[in-house]
Amino acid sequence: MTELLNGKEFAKFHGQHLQAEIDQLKEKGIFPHFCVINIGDDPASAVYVRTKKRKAEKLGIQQDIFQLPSSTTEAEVFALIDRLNQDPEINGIMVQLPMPKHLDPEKVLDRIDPEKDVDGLTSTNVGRLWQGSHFVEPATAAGIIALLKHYGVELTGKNCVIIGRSNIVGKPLAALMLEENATVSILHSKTQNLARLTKTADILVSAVGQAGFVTKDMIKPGAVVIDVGINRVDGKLVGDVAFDEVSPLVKMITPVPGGIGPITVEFLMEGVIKLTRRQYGR
Ligand SMILES: Nc1nc2c(c(=O)[nH]1)N[C@@H](CN(C=O)c1ccc(C(=O)N[C@@H](CCC(=O)O)C(=O)O)cc1)CN2
Repeated sequence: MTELLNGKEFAKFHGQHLQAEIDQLKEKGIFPHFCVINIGDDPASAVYVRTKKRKAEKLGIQQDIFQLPSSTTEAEVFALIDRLNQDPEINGIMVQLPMPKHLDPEKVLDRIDPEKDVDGLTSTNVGRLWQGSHFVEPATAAGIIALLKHYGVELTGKNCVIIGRSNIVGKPLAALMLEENATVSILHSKTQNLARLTKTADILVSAVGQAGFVTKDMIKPGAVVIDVGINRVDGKLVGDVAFDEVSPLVKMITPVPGGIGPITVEFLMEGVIKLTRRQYGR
């Protein structure tokens, strides 16, 4: 029987721990406060920023959203980030991705003070991640590891195959899976004969952004499948995995919606708490 890895439920469960941590901080007079910078008018980003706002409000985390026009220059974003970096009231900063094409995401993200980098995407924090000395991790990757542990999926010695080499999901997830003693492969658009490799996966993660990309002929029976894709097809949200044909073959699988998306928001909030605690030495 296939088990559904329910991200919504897990986020709710994890949220209780987060709430307890926030309450403890508040008792000590510490009120976590973070900022989201959203540049441009990407419709999906607008949804995600609203989701974060709702989640932060529910947990009692203070949040400011800076909505900037698509014409925003690099100098203007830098000026805003510099101001937030210097503001002692602000514990965390994140810039919503994707950003308009004329901006270089690596340069913009790197302007954030690593101590306030909720996404863990500054070059300093990426270096720390690969060295094993990290204190904040990209939320989707951290959430996937926590979800697997929550459902009792052992990573030590397992073959983990990740499709997608993005800085935000594929690469950090590979680092965290390695830390859990898994054997990790990252596949991408230039990988030859993808199915030959995906069929070796005990744990298969797809972060491609293409509906129906992972089909039943790419699966090792009994695998655990994590679908990070969020694609809109005829007004419906679907993942990368052809769910109906893949799910009967596997041991566990995440749904879309209600899988990795809600966990990402949850772990962004955890990032804010981790940074706040660190800043106050708690
Ligand atoms: N700076 C960042 N930018 C982006 C990140 C990130 O972690 N940091 N991740 C994604 C967007 N994202 C959060 O920012 C996010 C993605 C998905 C969801 C979510 O709840 N999805 C729901 C469906 C919601 C819908 O589209 O209707 C689900 O999967 O069930 C929330 C946040 C890219 N950018």
